[in-house]
Amino acid sequence: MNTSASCVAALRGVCKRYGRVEALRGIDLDVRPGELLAALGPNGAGKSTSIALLLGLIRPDAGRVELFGMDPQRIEARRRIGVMLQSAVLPPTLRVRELLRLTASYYANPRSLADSATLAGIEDLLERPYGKLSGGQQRRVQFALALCGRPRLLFLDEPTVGMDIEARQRLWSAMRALVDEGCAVVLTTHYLEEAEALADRVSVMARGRVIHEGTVDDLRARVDVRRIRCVTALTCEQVRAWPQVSDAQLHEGRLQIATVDAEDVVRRLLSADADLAQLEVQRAGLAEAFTELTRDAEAAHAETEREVA
Ligand SMILES: Nc1ncnc2c1ncn2[C@@H]1O[C@H](COP(=O)(O)OP(=O)(O)OP(=O)(O)O)[C@@H](O)[C@H]1O
Repeated sequence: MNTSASCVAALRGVCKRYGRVEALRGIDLDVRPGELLAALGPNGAGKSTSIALLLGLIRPDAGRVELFGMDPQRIEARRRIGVMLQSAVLPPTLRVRELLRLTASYYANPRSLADSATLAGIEDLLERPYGKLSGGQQRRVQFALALCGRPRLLFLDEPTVGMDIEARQRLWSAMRALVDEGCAVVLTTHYLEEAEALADRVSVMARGRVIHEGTVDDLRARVDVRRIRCVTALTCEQVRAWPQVSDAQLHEGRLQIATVDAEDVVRRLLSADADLAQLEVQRAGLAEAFTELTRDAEAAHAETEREVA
């Protein structure tokens, strides 16, 4: 039964346990046609479990999982997806060209080999045995394999880990090109600048729950944090101890401070260091918003644990 006609994939009230670990505690997630949805969250939040459910690799303990309105184990649903997981094991002796040909042969209307290679930036790797490639090159080949079947929905689980800056930028533009063609993408990443640059929507998970869902701007607006940068003789530890400061880090010789009360912190900085220089105040990026949200979720969780105990 198709209860989510406007979604290409959906989780509805899904719970999943691994023994005593409650990996998902009633998750709802929609993936809409042609959108790039970034699933974000700290380690162990439940992102990979959600993807494994949508791929039909594991079954939920409760709730419903749909892929194109069907059970994700149905072959008609699986033929419409492309997948790049964190742990891909491929035959090391096959050449990249052979791997691409073989994978494309599973699909009714695959891309040409040349198109797939160009999109993934692997034109110069086609004759190389897969096992002899570097980690970053293997990731690019895995991306080519994921997109070669012209999927309507692409799952990319931390796709740019181990890639150099140029390869990462190239993969970003390939993702944009696929979304422009109407392909929906579910992206999990710990690189928040990646989500900031690419995502139409983000779903932030923590401890098996969705704690925020919306556009990148919605997420930024949820937290009233601003970022202050300056060159100062004050140390991170000193500034971090101030009550209005939620974080302070030294980055390339400049102190970076996150705070909800920028004016007050600036006044305090100027009075504490007469030689303070290169002062800048900016609104929060996704990284600060994410840190605040997940910190709140952790605090709420710790509170619940205390009440139960
Ligand atoms: N096969 C498994 N057996 C036991 N526990 C598991 C298994 N897979 C995941 N878990 C646990 O379920 C929870 C959610 O894990 P999951 O891999 O979905 O998180 P994640 O958000 O993808 O994390 P990461 O960012 O580290 O990849 C974690 O507590 C994890 O230890």
